[in-house]
This record gives sequence, structure tokens and C-alpha cells, in this order.
Amino acid sequence: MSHILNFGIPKGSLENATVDLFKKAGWQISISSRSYFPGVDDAEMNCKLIRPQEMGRYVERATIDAGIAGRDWVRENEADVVEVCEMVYSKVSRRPARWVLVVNGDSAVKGPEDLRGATISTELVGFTKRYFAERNIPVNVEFSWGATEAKVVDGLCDAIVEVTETGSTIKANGLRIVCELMESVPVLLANRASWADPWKREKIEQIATLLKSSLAAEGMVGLKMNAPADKVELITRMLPSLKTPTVSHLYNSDWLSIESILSEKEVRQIVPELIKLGAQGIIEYPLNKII
Ligand SMILES: Nc1ncnc2c1ncn2[C@@H]1O[C@H](COP(=O)(O)OP(=O)(O)OP(=O)(O)O)[C@@H](O)[C@H]1O
Ligand SMILES: O=P(O)(O)OC[C@H]1O[C@H](OP(=O)(O)OP(=O)(O)O)[C@H](O)[C@@H]1O
Ligand SMILES: [Mg+2]
Repeated sequence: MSHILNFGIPKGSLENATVDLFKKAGWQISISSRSYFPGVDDAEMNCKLIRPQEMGRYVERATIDAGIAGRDWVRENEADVVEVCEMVYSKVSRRPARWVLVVNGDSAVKGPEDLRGATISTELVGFTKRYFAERNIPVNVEFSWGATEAKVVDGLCDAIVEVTETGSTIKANGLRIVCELMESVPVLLANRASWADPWKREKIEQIATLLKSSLAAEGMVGLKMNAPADKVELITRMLPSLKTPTVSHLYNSDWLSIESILSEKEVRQIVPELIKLGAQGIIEYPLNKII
């Protein structure tokens, strides 16, 4: 019997970053213009492009078995799905996206309580209403179709609740962040029945493991070197690693080989120290995945 997992790729801000991450994880997803059904080089998968705002709904209804969307939209829709894992990436960076309360740069507003009776424009209406209601601050929350920052600049509203990553849009419009309401990262969602199906669950777990291990390997490298036996203790003490560095014997020699995983940024500080301690034949190699 052939098995197929129907998988949702988020269309929009997370689309390219998600396809790039799948590529690192070992899946080639090809999106041709105007088609909402990307090709994938895995006979056990079918991909569909779905707006993250609707991903939770379609996963809940089993239109698709699993998919990736921002946790912000899953919370907004209160979708009844299994959250398999989170992955920290955004449109351009490896940082969470932040939903923030924003006003004009010259506004006197210092906190959410200063917005009693105000009109707030946002794409995230349900979450924003709940946020203010929980604090007993009466506000009028209006749905925005996008380009939300322009509305507070124009005086069409008193404040906005908007997603930000680099902060450049807020800065470019002369706006000011009052406070952060929520951080959001992409999450892998699964339909409850699909998660209960042994084959589908294993497939979803395979995808989760490989996506997460590809993210974990970013910015990390392997470092390998040879050292005389009497220097190994000092060298291993200064090497960071996932557990402890691996030490193995060189054939027909009293020298040892030492191997470790570390952040690429640490290498330039550590290598001169290793040489001083007597390490030789040092090699640095890239890592695709850390599992
Ligand atoms: N820089 C960013 N800007 C907007 N959304 C981001 C960004 N980084 C990550 N996200 C996440 O992407 C999702 C928004 O996806 P969506 O496709 O709705 O974006 P969008 O900005 O509305 O798309 P579009 O490209 O059509 O404007 C949310 O879950 C959000 O948290
Ligand atoms: O903090 P930044 O890095 O500047 O990113 C935030 C901006 O990115 C998104 O807009 P998008 O490009 O999706 O346009 P949109 O308004 O049409 O949704 C979001 O709605 C912000 O406007
Ligand atoms: Mg947008």
C-alpha cells in the first residue's frame, strides 16, 4: 500500500525561508509561479501552498495532514491541532517575529492603559481584542488588510498591533513600539487523526527531526586536529562541544586525534590557542545537520 502525507507550505512571508530549510533538510521543493501545488522530490509527500492564517483550519479539518505556520496565526484561530515542534526562523533572520503595539513617534502613549477608547488597527483582531479585554481596557479593534503602519501615520487609527522582524518598517515610518504583545515562531502542526496513524506520525517526526537538525547546524562547524598525548588534556579542556570532544588514537603513533563541534564564530579565537598548545593538522569542516 502506498502512503502519502499531505503537507502545507506557508505561502507569504515564511515561504522562501521554509523552502530553503527543507532543502537543507534534504527535500527539494519547487514552486512554479501561479501554481499552488509545489513539486517535491519525495514520493511519500504531496505539498500545497496555504496561507498561514488558514493553515490551522485545514490541518484541523484533515484537508492536509501537517503543515508549517506561525504560532501567532494558530493561536489567533484557536485551532485544535497537535503542535509537533517549533522552529526559530523568520522571513530574513533566525529570530522570532514579534507582535508589537505601535504608535506615532510623537504620541504621548506610554502603555496599553493609555489607549482607553482608542481605535487600534491590526490583522490579528481576535488576539488583540483578547489582550485588551484581559486588561479591562476598552478599545475599538479594527481589521486591517495590510500596510497597517500607514494607517497610524495617517491618523486613521490611534495605534496598531503589527508584526515586526528587523524593525525597519517601524523605523521608516517614524513609529514607536509601546510594548511587545507576543513572540511568534513557525510551528509544525499535525492533524490529530494523522498523528495517531503510525505511518503518518513517523513521517511527520522524520520531517521534524531533519528540519530541526538543519536549523541546529547553522553557524556550527566541526574542528579536528592531532596532538601529542601529553597535550590532549589541556586541549580538550578548552574546546567547547556538544558533549565532550572525541579523542581517538592515530595508527602506529603516540599522537591522538581530537574532534569537536563548535560555533563558527568561536573558531578564530580558539585556533591560535590550539596551535600554542601543540595542536597540528587542524581542519575545520561545515555541518549540514546536528541530530
Ligand atoms: N518579517 C516578517 N513579516 C511578516 N510576517 C513574518 C515575518 N517573519 C515571520 N513572519 C511570520 O509569517 C507569518 C505571516 O505570514 P503571511 O503570509 O500572513 O505574511 P504576510 O506578510 O501577510 O504575507 P505577504 O507576503 O503576502 O504580505 C506570520 O506567522 C508571521 O509571524
Ligand atoms: O520589521 P520588518 O523587518 O520591517 O518587517 C515587518 C514588516 O513586514 C511585514 O510586511 P509585509 O512585507 O509582509 O507587507 P504587508 O504589509 O503587505 O503584509 C509586516 O507586516 C511588517 O510591515
Ligand atoms: Mg504582511
